[in-house]
Formats: sequence, structure tokens, C-alpha cells
Amino acid sequence: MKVPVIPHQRLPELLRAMPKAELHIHIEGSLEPELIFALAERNHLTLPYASVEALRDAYAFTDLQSFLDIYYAGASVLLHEQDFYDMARAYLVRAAADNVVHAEIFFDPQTHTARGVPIEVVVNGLYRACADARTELGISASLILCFLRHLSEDDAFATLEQALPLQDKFIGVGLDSSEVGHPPEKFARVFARCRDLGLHLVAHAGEEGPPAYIWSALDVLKVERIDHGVQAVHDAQLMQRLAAERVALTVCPLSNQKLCVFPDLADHNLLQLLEAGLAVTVNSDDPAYFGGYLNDNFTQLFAAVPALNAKHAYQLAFNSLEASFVPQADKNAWQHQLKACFERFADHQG
Ligand SMILES: Nc1ncnc2[nH]cnc12
Ligand SMILES: [Zn+2]
Repeated sequence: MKVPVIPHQRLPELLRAMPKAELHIHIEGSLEPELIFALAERNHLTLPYASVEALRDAYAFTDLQSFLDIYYAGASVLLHEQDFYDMARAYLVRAAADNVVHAEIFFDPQTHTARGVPIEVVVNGLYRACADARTELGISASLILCFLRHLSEDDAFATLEQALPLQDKFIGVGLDSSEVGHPPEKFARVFARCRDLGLHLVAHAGEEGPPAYIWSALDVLKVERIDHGVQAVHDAQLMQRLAAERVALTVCPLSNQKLCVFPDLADHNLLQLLEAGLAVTVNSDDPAYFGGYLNDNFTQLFAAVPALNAKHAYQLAFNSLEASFVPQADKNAWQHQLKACFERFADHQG
């Protein structure tokens, strides 16, 4: 599409209005401090923080691990199916308000099964929230089961076995948690098995870890998308491959800022990746911890990087729909809506 010229001051409104997909959101990372406290009370648990404010004040991270420690602690209030439902429902309400038409939602079963919560409690609660959101909120959503890479491949296999009776309730698998020291090839066999099962495959790679992890996510795990991938800029050959194969990167600007991957949002390399022809998308990662949902990621990034314009906005939203795991007919319908949204903005300039 030839993207119409849209004045810079109307960009925030356009970014909020455009239909888009969110492809990188950890549902446990959408757990707001208020909901953590409400669930703790409902489940008769005592938190090591005196108040919502005290908990929020602890959200000062220096790197990925410093975040993960508090993120896993926050998830410990989730015990019952309704807790998982309420968490996912709250996210889906926020996402629908951001004009997210489709979300592919990560969940970390091992975080819960290790505490004695059965996997079906986790999956059924999340799945019911997705099903209700489709009819009640008009947002499409599906689930991606993530293996925790700081645990063993045997543990991942055991989790897959537990999840198999629920296979119709998730569309794929991913790989998350502490990246450095846990390369993708550690999970080669379990990803091969998931591939045989017909599941979609994604993995976090190149968030803090080196470009070599992106190569092995592609070549060993055979993933269809790379989560984060921002370290790819350090490897020219990898950049060429990602561009040539249109491998989508699910980039998370506010996450990268809060986890000190870049010193400042203005230093983010998303524009560089986009201009090198990579299929970049914008996502929120863990919105309750990083200070913003999807539209906040778009508007804050565009405010920090003034060279980003309406053409980039269109490309980012288009990429998100294109890289989603939905039937082509759905992509076409949403991409048509996207085009109509931009034409509406162009018409209302005068
Ligand atoms: N940004 C991130 N990187 C790796 N694992 C995660 N789990 C939740 N958020 C994550
Ligand atoms: Zn992530």
C-alpha cells in the first residue's frame, strides 16, 4: 500500500487506532500489582510487600534475571482456574481497548506445576478466558506454551507430556526465562518432538544473548519467529538472512528499556532493524512490570525516535498480522481493516 502522509502530531492517535496483533506477551507478566494483592487475599496468602505501592516500588530492574526473580514470585498467587481466567481476562480487556485484534499469549506452565498447580488448571483457565474474549470482547486469542530454559530438557519433556491431553488448547511452544548460558540447542530434542506434533515453534533469542543463539534457534530448533532478536544487529550475515527469509522478530521496546538492553528508548535499534528489511513487530512482553501495554510501547517508542513515521507504523502493524499464526483469510481481513484505518486518517486531514 502507498501509505498516505499523516502529520506527525496525529501519529499517537493513529498508532492507538490501527488494528494490530500482539505476538509476544507473557500472561504472567500482565499480572498487575493490584491483582496480585487481590489474588493473595482471595487465596489466603501473605506477600512479602506491605502494599501495592511497595510492590510497584520494587520494579527497578538492572537486567533480565533481576526481573525474572520478582516475576516468578508474583506468579505464586495463582492457584485456581479462576485466578488464571481473571488474569487473562484483565489482559484481554486491555488489549481489546488498544485495538489488538489478535493476541498470541505465552504461558509458563512450569512456574505453576512446580508449586503443585495441575497443568489443566492453568490451561483451562487461560483457554476459557480466550474463548470468552472472542465472543464478548471481539478479540481473537490463542495460547503458546513456553518451556523455561533455566530448567532441563527432561523437565521440558515432562511438561510436554502433561500438556499433550490439552493439545487442542494451545497452538505452539516457545522458550523463555534466563537466556545467557542456556542456548537453544539445549532444547533440540523437545522442539523436534513438538515439530512432529504439528505445533508452531518460537523462541526467545538475542534479547541479552549473542547472535549465535538466533542462528541456533533458526537452524537447530527450526523456529518460525524470533522473540526479541535485537542483538542480530551485531551480525551482518544474520541480518541478511532474517531479511531474506522475512523471519519475524517480536521486539519489545519498553521491556528492552526497563531491562537495560538499551540505555534509553531513544537508543533502541528497532528503526535500524526495520530499515534493514526485517519483519519487525512491536509487543509488550510483560506489560504490568515494564510500564505499558501495546499502545504505550508504540506511542513511547515513536515519541523517543522522531524518525519513525506513519509508513513505519503501517509496516509494523502489517507485519504483526502477517507473522501471526492465523489462517490467511483472517490476515487478509485484518490487513484490509488496517488499510481502511490509514485511509480514514488521510481523509480527515483537512
Ligand atoms: N523478557 C523475557 N525474557 C525471557 N523470559 C521472559 N519471561 C517473561 N518475560 C521474559
Ligand atoms: Zn518475552
